Amino acid sequence: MAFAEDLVSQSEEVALITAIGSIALSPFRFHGWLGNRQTASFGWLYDFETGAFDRATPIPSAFLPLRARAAAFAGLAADDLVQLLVTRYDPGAGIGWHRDRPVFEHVVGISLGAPAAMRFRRRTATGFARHSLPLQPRSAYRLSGEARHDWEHSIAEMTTTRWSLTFRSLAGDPNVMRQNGL
Ligand SMILES: O=C(O)CCC(=O)C(=O)O
Ligand SMILES: [Fe+2]
Repeated sequence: MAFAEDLVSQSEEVALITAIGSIALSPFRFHGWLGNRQTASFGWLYDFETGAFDRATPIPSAFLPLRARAAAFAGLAADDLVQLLVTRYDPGAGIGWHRDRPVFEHVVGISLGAPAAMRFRRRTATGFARHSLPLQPRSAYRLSGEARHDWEHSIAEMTTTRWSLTFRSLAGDPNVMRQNGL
């Protein structure tokens, strides 16, 4: 787990939120359950409803300079970050406990608009070990190692609107992963 405060300047933050405003976001769906958060996937789409994994609309150019910086922060090539998930959490929206899908490897998230707490938990013999890490607007985090693969994370229901841009790399050859139904 690594953090970069102020990966985004205040004027870029405004521009990015404006760019997100021009994207058609839809309520996140999971097996018929409608989440409160609104999302759009670019580059690749993992459909939580069907388990299908496929190419999606290319990442809009408005987000490419940020992708280059996110990749540099994570020690990756910009082209490695082939997926972008755009999320808006309105008041009352959060994200429940999960680990990101194994089709993805590196995860770099950028927070916009409002601070949030990213909570982590991992099962122990007696219950759960827990941590909570603050995510400041304009900061970036990278999930790697144990935080990425062993710990679950979640974000509590927001009281003010927050946006996040999550860039991900693929864990392997997409054709092979699709055949294996990952
Ligand atoms: O909003 C965030 O920064 C986290 C989102 C997240 O955990 C996910 O989409 O997998
Ligand atoms: Fe996640």
